[in-house]
Amino acid sequence: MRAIHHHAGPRLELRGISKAYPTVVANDDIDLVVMPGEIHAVLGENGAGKSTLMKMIYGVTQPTAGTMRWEGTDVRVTSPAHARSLGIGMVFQHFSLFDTLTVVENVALSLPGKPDLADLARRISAVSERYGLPVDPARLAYGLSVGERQRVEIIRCLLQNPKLLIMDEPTSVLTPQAVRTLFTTLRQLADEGCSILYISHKLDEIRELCHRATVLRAGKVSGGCIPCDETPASMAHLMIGKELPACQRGGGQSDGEVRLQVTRLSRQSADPFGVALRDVSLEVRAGEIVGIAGVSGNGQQELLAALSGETTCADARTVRICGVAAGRMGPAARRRHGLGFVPEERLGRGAVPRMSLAWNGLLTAHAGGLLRRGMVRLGAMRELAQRCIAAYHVKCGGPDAPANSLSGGNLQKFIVGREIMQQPKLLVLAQPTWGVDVGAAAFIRQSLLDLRSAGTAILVVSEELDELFEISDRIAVIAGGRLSPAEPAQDTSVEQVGLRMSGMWASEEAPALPTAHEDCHAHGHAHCPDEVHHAA
Ligand SMILES: Nc1ncnc2c1ncn2[C@@H]1O[C@H](COP(=O)(O)OP(=O)(O)OP(=O)(O)O)[C@@H](O)[C@H]1O
Repeated sequence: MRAIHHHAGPRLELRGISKAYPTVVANDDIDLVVMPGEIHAVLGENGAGKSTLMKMIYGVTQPTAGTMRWEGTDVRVTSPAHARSLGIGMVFQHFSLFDTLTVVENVALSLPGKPDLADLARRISAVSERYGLPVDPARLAYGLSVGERQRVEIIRCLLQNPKLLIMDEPTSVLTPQAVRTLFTTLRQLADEGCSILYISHKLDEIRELCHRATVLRAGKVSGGCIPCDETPASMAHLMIGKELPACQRGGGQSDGEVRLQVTRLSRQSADPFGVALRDVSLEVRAGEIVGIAGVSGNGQQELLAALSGETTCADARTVRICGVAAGRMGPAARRRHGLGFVPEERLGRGAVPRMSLAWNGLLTAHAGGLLRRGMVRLGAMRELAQRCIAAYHVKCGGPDAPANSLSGGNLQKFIVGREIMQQPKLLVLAQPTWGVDVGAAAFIRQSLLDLRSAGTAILVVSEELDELFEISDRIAVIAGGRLSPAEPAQDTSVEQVGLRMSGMWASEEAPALPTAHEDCHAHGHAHCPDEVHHAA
């Protein structure tokens, strides 16, 4: 247990903080006071200015006006290292790990001096165990899933014994059980005197965890509240200024044609520490949404790569897209056969950071008439980006804005919107509303429901159980590289699925792995037409 020296006044005081970017005033005259031991939420729609404010407190960027007091003294935080020396730690929404380094090497980079790696690995394991954040210090960051990366970031902060911990959407990829553990951790830290600034779009979590909340709208403080006196609906109202629309499910179809068929997919992960997929079979039909729940790092990355075409299968028939044996096709060929795909990582895989939105739209929409005789139709390209920006209320500087100038949630809205608007026959999405505010998340979920009612087959891989239950017709669980059968959503419960996510199903009910020999014969593959040649 650690003790924090108590300064009687506020730990942090911001007065009149502003930040102007060339096209937008991201923060406008913001006042904020955080007391020792206080868990303070910052709420607001995508693009309201939350991350910008946090980045200034952490010294990533400097305000264009205003003052910051730290434990009663005026400071200008000039860099993250400076912030850390004051006792400020931050867990980012976009992670900042170096792929070619191990977990322990990555953590060492943010610590002063040259820590002994073996000793540091032991400290990481201790924190990881104490706070229920499993991660292997010896692994390369390259192979870590999004959830695992987030755990590393949290551990990295906790190792520095911060007096103020900034958490930018820390629970977006954690299981309900892991969220419980994290909250216990955060309450314990607060009891020890640590202040916490907590950004989240999950209003029920804010209600449960935070002592006070400040609401931002369009860069300004628009109000504040005591979360436990509010309901999620009243907080949503504070944030967006109106009521949230209720979701219209409409009817799913259970007898549409099979648009995605995965047959006994087994494969080693390309990453030596990754999760091997073991005998995964799955069907998604036209007019239904199938949800795959699971704790990040249980084979989702490997499954998504096998579906998108980023990795290929030895046997083309292992993955069928709209009836075509697509297992050996690359991503572009699969798109031509009707696949739409939203990857887990927004920047890097979902979008090229420095490219404009218009050009980013072209990357996956080129089948939809944007190319003519090998030439890009620039007008059509901008028009598609413009329609997507309008339909999904993407706050940005227009089609020519570079992807990396958008707030996290707005970029996500653009990437998901782009895929939905192309009305693919089959749409595979990872974490469709990650980092998206409640209003926009409701809109994306409704768009997915409408798309499925119009006949698209949809597969959603997500760790958000509530969301999966809201939109899925059937739900499967992935654990340890195995996939459970997909059950009708109404026949199962959040609790059951949560238990299976923590591996109950994998250890207790899974059948033994078939041998390669059985694999070939079990489904009479010899009778399937071989479409490999068309794929090339
Ligand atoms: N480097 C930048 N250059 C130009 N504009 C930027 C830059 N960073 C942020 N912005 C703009 O500042 C505004 C606030 O963005 P910020 O990331 O702070 O929002 P946020 O409230 O954290 O949103 P989200 O919930 O989506 O993460 C947005 O309009 C965004 O486009």
